[in-house]
Amino acid sequence: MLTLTDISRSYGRKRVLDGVSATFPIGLTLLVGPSGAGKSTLLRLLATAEKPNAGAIAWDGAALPGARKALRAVLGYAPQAVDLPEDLTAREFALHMAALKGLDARTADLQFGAITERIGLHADINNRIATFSGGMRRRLVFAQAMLGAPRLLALDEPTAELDGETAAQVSALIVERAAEAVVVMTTHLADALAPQAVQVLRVDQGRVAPQ
Ligand SMILES: Nc1ncnc2c1ncn2[C@@H]1O[C@H](COP(=O)(O)OP(=O)(O)OP(=O)(O)O)[C@@H](O)[C@H]1O
Repeated sequence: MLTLTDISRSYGRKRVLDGVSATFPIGLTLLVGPSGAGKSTLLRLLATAEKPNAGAIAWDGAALPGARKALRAVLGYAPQAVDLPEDLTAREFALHMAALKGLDARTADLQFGAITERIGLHADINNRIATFSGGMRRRLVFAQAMLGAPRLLALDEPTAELDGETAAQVSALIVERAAEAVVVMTTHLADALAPQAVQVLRVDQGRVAPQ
């Protein structure tokens, strides 16, 4: 379980999150709210890609920053905007990310194959990322986040830019992982997944509250 207590985050004078407290249990949490409300910011804090200006984050009862290493060891993170290495193939990129997570290459290769098979990307895994469309990039970033069966999965708009069928395939994998992991996902299309979520939290005007 992940907990946030009285978290604030500002950029310059702009206070994006203002005293946010929330608990993320095992299961799917959807983060909704208007554009620019701070959903991605919240996700970056959960994924330890940024630090809050104030407040506490705890993973399985242990406070960050002490628990940061333990959290990162079980984290899968799919940010919204990523600079992908254009000259690598999707598979090379995935194996590189898996190595950073400490996953052995054989396991990673098998997992990447299985995941990409499920989301219509498998035929392209040996192609260079430079040739990928927006939707293919989105699925690649999602697939690398799923490697190693993360116990904490932070997903920023994983189904954006995907057609309905592909979005449903990605959603099915997310729901499966949420059976045993803390999954936090931002989305502008909460309706489709809300029935499968343990909670839908609305981020608005610096605050987070149940929808
Ligand atoms: N690194 C940064 N430097 C300055 N301002 C930032 C930075 N990151 C985010 N912001 C600002 O913080 C606010 C929240 O941004 P954030 O991306 O978290 O919103 P969001 O809810 O995810 O929006 P969207 O739904 O459009 O993706 C915005 O006003 C944004 O301009």
